[in-house]
Amino acid sequence: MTTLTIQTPDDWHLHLRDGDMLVETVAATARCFHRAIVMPNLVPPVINAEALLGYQQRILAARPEGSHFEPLMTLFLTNQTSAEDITAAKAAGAVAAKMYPAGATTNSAAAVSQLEALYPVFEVMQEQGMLLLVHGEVTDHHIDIFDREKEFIDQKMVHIVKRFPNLKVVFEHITTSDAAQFVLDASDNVAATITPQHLLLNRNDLLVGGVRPHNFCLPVLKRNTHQQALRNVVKTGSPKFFLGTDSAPHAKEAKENACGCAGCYSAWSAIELYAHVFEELDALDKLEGFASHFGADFYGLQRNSGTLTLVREDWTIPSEIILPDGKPIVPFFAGETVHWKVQGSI
Ligand SMILES: NC(=O)N[C@@H](CC(=O)O)C(=O)O
Ligand SMILES: [Zn+2]
Ligand SMILES: [Zn+2]
Repeated sequence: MTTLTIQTPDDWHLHLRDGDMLVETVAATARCFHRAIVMPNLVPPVINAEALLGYQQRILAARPEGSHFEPLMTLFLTNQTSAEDITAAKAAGAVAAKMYPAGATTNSAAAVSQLEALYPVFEVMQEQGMLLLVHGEVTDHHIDIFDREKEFIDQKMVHIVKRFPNLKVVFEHITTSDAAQFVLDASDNVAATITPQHLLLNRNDLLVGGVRPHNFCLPVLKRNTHQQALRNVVKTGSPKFFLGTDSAPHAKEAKENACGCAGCYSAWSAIELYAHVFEELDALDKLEGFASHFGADFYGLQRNSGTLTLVREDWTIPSEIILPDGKPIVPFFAGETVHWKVQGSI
């Protein structure tokens, strides 16, 4: 096979950041995705309708000439989020609210410390048909970082989905066989996104032969059996699992640092990396469902009308990208050869 045409895909988990950075990140994603679920973990986070509308405007203003890219906005849940905040965010066009356990990841200090206290908010979300997006890791100090997702399932996720059977829940960026199994066993209202890095890599790629900060993201890469489980589940073509890059840029100096930031900037090669994985799995026929159908279906949105064509052509991901402020950023999989390339634009 030398070309592959799929219905235009969407990215169901994306960090665009803010300010000058938007010129870089919006263009990188708009190159191959029509829509993206935009994560709200800015500084300060997007905690109300007003902030959400302002952020949406800045994203739209950063679109390249002629781009029809559509940002799908989300609200950042805090201990103070009220039913009124949900109603107002929904009216402002928010499709989902994002739950980060406080301290779990980048810019999550202001997030939720007592998850159960948010149950009245989940109730309203369930009534209003707003999705709950979850960064599923506990943050207790005594829990090993490699066990944090599994602990979150046992301590929190099972109770949320039981208590709110009609709430649509996306278990974001799953990294373990436990999470994959949990989602498979759950109702049709529970789905998951999977990143390119968790399909391509395992923790050896982070730690063997030296620490590789550009492979560091949260939830952290797990052992190869978990990577294998994620690969197996996308290969089945189950509609419960769909594309969410979690592309999350940090400046090179913030990654290559004594206390390096978590996040892989994969937007530069996002759909190509997934094609690479699906080809390795001998499952290229499953890419379109994963990238272009299942997410839209789960969110209750129309599938896109256009198409995207990939050609089988080797190219090397650049070692650095220079941001508008002159700072370099290292894209995920820098220097690696990928076998598929987007042809033209969407
Ligand atoms: N995935 C990451 O490692 N980082 C994300 C936050 C997140 O998705 O948890 C970021 O915003 O940098
Ligand atoms: Zn996260
Ligand atoms: Zn993320």
